[in-house]
Amino acid sequence: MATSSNTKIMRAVGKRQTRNMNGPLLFAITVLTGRIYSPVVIQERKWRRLQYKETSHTEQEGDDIGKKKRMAFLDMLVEAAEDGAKLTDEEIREEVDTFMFAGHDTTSAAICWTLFLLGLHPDVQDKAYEELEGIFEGSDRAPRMKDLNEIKYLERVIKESLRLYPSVPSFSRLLMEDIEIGGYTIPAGCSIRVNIYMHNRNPDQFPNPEKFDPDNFLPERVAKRHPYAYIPFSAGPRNCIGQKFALLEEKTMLSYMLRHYRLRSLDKREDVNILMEIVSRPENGIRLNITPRIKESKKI
Ligand code: HEM
Repeated sequence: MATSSNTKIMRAVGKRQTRNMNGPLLFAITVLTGRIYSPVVIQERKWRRLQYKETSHTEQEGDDIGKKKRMAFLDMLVEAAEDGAKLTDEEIREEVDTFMFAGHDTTSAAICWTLFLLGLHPDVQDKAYEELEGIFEGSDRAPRMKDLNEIKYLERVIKESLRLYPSVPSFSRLLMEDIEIGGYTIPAGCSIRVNIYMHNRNPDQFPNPEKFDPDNFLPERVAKRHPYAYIPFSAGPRNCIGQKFALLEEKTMLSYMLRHYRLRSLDKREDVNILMEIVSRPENGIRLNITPRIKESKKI
């Protein structure tokens, strides 16, 4: 029932032309149906760009479509299509979907696993909290880019969490030609699976590989390792293009959590079964005890 009405809405939206588009209506459809349809989002964006062009720039100063601000990814695609890149709405949608699928679950899984490990290691959590206190000096303000660049210890925590719990536990490559690895010839047509989960646990590269040790990512230790010893974002020409963004997202989210809450994990690592799906996830979720830090200081 819901699916057929959703399909109808999507078809209806797809037929409309940009010039006649009622942006607020489309936005309302998105809100009322509780889902963000890419065609709706694309048409709504096109409508807003048109409105922007038809309105004087002084009125619209500061609008997020304005060129003065950084352009959103969707704006770039729409603009490329307007500039003759011959991108259809369908192709724009595919690009947006790729980013949403590749960029959403991966980062949320990484945040989930990092919270779990922080909740198991109060010493690491305290150290990360102290670093944040040093940067934010007790203020409640949102992090700026400068702050995020200064967050070094939490960055090591995030990297070590991705080593032990890579969001993407493995990926595959189809061989287009024969290759030789370690004296074995692997013929073209074979599919090779790279097991990131095991790869990141190589004891030659990480002595005591099961230990959660953020100092594994101290610059001097990183310098001693093979550049491909740690590959949560894959490596080579088809590696993750969102890795820097993912790190910033994680720092933003985790720094907020740590500044405001104290975390305690209720399950041990050995009790949490990892489902090695496209994105790794805990079979039965993660149980965290979360205590507001403000309450704690008020108590004292
Ligand atoms: C912790 C977060 C993330 C992890 C662990 C991760 C991991 C990966 C891995 C392992 C690959 C290679 C997959 C393969 O070759 O089959 C990949 C590819 C990709 N990732 Fe990420 N990713 C993360 C976040 C993001 C974000 C935030 C974005 C976008 C905003 C993104 C966009 C992409 C794209 C577009 C590709 C395909 C690149 C290509 O094929 O050339 N990822 N990612």
